[in-house]
Amino acid sequence: MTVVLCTWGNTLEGGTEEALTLARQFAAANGAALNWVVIGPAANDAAQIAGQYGVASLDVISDAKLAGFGPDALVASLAQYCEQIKPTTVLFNQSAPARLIAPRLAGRLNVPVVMNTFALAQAGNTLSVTATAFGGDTHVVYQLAAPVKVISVVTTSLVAEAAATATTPARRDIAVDLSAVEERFKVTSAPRAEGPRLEDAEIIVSGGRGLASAANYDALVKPLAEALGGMWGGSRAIVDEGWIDSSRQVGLTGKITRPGLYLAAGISGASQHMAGCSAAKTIVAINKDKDASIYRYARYGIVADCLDVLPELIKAIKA
Ligand SMILES: Cc1cc2nc3c(=O)[nH]c(=O)nc-3n(C[C@H](O)[C@H](O)[C@H](O)COP(=O)(O)OP(=O)(O)OC[C@H]3O[C@@H](n4cnc5c(N)ncnc54)[C@H](O)[C@@H]3O)c2cc1C
Repeated sequence: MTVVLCTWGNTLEGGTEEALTLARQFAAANGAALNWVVIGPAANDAAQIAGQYGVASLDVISDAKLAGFGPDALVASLAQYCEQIKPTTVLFNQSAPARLIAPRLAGRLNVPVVMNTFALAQAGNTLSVTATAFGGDTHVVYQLAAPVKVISVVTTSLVAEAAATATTPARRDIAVDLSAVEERFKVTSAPRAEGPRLEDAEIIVSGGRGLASAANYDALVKPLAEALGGMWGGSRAIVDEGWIDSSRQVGLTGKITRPGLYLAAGISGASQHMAGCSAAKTIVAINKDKDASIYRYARYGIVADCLDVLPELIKAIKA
């Protein structure tokens, strides 16, 4: 049995260490080796932490066709890697691109795939995979008997934990042939991605429909985020209203964040929103409805009108 975590990019995505932790614990419980296949410059960052997380082999794929991390080249590389190494469990840290690549890799390998996974247990030949379903409203356990499975892991509820004993991973360069691969779809307008990423922010001030207007959002959420040295984000409801760009959306179909502080103003706390922020160390909620779902997650809550509270917070922080 071989367990492999698949990663690519210029740097490591948030949640990588949590995914490595789950991969190592699963591999160790089954007496299996943990391989980490990394495509692109992120291999340098991976080399820094692979030993701490008990990786046995750091497998690096480089090819000029992988420079833009196009999905066709990524899927082809990973499929060729799987043909060479023959892993039994192929894991992904469920970033937005992984949502695209994991199912396509499973299709290419003709094996089952489970997305939104947060726990794995092997019993005999059966792998039990626990995943969220219906946008995080419930859990489902899949029992897979196939010899090879692709599993995409949501890391928000996982905690990174280095191995008790560090390893010295072997580094292998894996050759792939991408000469026949042409990206079938070219991105002609990429979403704006200048500056720091919401996924990496230590402080996020987020607004929801409770702010009542884009003007209130601009006047209250953005200045508070700036005063705190953080970033501003929001719920899908206000992205749909056109108040903010979709690159700022937090949640299941937006950004998965894990800040130290997440301040949610006028946000109800729907499970699809919380999927993107429940890993925050501290959630502070401002909602005028004392029964709002957000209070199930918040460490501190202010049951009040956010249009009254936010100006006071801005004043206090500036002072
Ligand atoms: C498949 C799917 C995927 C989804 N993905 C996402 C996602 O990625 N991210 C996301 O956010 N949502 C997502 N949603 C939508 C999600 O279900 C909610 O509809 C959305 O999060 C609600 O946004 P909201 O909390 O801003 O608005 P509302 O649900 O309208 O809540 C507004 C809140 O503000 C409070 N409020 C009103 N006025 C004030 C005031 N003056 N002061 C203080 N509080 C006030 C209200 O009490 C209420 O709790 C998804 C839904 C589906 C079905």
